[in-house]
Amino acid sequence: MASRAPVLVATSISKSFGPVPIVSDFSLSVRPGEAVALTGRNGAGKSTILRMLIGAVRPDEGRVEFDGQRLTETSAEVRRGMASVIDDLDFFPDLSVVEHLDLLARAHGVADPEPLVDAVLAEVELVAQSGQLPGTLSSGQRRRLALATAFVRPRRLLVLDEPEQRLDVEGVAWLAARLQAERKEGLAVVFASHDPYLVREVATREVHLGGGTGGPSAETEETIA
Ligand SMILES: Nc1ncnc2c1ncn2[C@@H]1O[C@H](COP(=O)(O)OP(=O)(O)OP(=O)(O)O)[C@@H](O)[C@H]1O
Repeated sequence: MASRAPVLVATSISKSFGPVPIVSDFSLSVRPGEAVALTGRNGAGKSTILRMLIGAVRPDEGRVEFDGQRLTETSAEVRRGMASVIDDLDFFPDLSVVEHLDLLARAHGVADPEPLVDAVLAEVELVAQSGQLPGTLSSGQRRRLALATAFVRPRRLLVLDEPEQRLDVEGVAWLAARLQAERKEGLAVVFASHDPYLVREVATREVHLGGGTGGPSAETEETIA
């Protein structure tokens, strides 16, 4: 497993907002079957790093490669194998829960989405809400729908920002098991989290960002498994 080529490689990426350096010279390489947890205080730069990893924010310096190809804002094709849940998603107000998942699966080339969508709906416990519009879901149910969007599409890399947010205790336990399973199936996972349980259960490596409150991050890295 460890000999497999990295899926994602970030080399010396840096980002400042105005004069304030947020991420300085950050590097990360993630292989299939690895799960990397980014931890650290509020404002340490976790989300900024994740946004650079998925190509949503351009680093001031450095580069990000997915499957050996450089990510740019226009590299839709390169990003095809990466599923991310970073911000609260903007759902289509007129599409039901099941229609969202069906649409996403089809858009990503799943030929017969129904069995997959049904299975994911059951997993995230939204079967009873499958006909509801997103605006009528509880906040935790909306979070479950956002996570479900990552699981109905083909993927080799999962990038998640605080995926535990607003989930109940059972939901976090499900998420930990699901991410563990994804990793064991050979996906690469990168996630930011404030939940020590999720980090302990899922991560094979923890990268702790030492900054916060706007200061630059000096990271430390620990191999967990
Ligand atoms: N677009 C922006 N413009 C200006 N400052 C920004 C911008 N985006 C992020 N920042 C600043 O960068 C720093 C890092 O933010 P980021 O969201 O990456 O932190 P985080 O580690 O994910 O924090 P949290 O744990 O609170 O989610 C913060 O000080 C934030 O205010």
